[in-house]
Amino acid sequence: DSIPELGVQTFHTDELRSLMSHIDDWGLDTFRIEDLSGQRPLTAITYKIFQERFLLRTYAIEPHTLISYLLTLEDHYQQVPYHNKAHGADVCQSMHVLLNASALDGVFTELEIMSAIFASAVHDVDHPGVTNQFLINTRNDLAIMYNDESVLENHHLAVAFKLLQADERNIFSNLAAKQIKTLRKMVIDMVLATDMSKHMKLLADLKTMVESKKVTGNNIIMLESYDDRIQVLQNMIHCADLSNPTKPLDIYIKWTDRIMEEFWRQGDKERDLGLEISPMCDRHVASVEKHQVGFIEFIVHPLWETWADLVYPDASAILETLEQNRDWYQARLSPPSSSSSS
Ligand SMILES: COc1ccc(-c2ccn(C[C@@H](O)CN3CCOCC3)n2)cc1OC1CCCC1
Ligand SMILES: [Zn+2]
Repeated sequence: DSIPELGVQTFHTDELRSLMSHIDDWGLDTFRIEDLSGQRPLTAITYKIFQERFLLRTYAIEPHTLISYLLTLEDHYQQVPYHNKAHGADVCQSMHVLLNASALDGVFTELEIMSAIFASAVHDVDHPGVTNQFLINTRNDLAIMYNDESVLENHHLAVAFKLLQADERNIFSNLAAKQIKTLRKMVIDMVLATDMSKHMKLLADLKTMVESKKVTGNNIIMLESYDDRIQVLQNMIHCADLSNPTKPLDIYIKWTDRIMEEFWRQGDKERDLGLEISPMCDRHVASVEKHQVGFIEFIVHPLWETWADLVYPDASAILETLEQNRDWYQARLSPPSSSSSS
């Protein structure tokens, strides 16, 4: 049976094609793609990126095999408020745009690029909508399996690679053994780097790299060692994973609504289990704006400011949007009451 033009069955071919023509743009509306693609945003977006980058040709990937893998991968994303297939699709498309920075022109090999796109598409597969700490606290099988260390991140990787074992889904069947070995190591290194417990070290190393940045004549970054190359790719997927506050405000607000509902459902579980409710997870004590301002101030802005330095001036507009969005949430903070200021 033939594959539809856009990889997925849709009643809105013209509109979906038109949206997908903006695959290279920051701020693509993943939610609209979810609606127009028959609830297949991850398959539609990842298929488009593989086509746009000629990865099917370069690595002799059978279109049916790619579609089969992507549809199954997408079905293994759980229907949780935030860490669902729309988030996977969003991080994949965001990574695709970050890879196009002119400061990175010609820096990464085709294999590194495919590894980065694949890692982004799979990075949260089968996420149960609760944090690593919750899984540890409740002695979940996953925490037992992975000995409390990067529990979710290890699980996402194991699921992603297990799905490749079926011949009809093995998109890397025509790669040389050495290429598969290299791809697997890079994908593991990238997905493990999305663990927030690694954030401070990742950012510190990125700052060191920026301070000692070496560029070619036309301002292209020079990365000699594997460690330098993977460090940039790890920061890229981390930036893509924490990119919601850098997107157009209406899209950012939708992501905030989703992450809060996911956090609050975890809080509901903790309350029912008689556990202490995790920070930001109590729906009866909500300060959404305050938490977003803090998230941007302490995590997102320091990371994106450093990334923007590395690829200057390619991410300047993104940093600008982030600062505008921070100001918007700041302005909505309930003003300190006169009594508290006294
Ligand atoms: C739009 O708002 C948010 C958007 C994203 C995030 C957020 C936090 C951590 N991450 C990344 C993890 O999901 C890392 N994952 C774990 C599971 O394994 C894979 C890798 N993302 C938090 C957000 O807001 C929070 C609620 C108020 C302030 C903070
Ligand atoms: Zn994620």
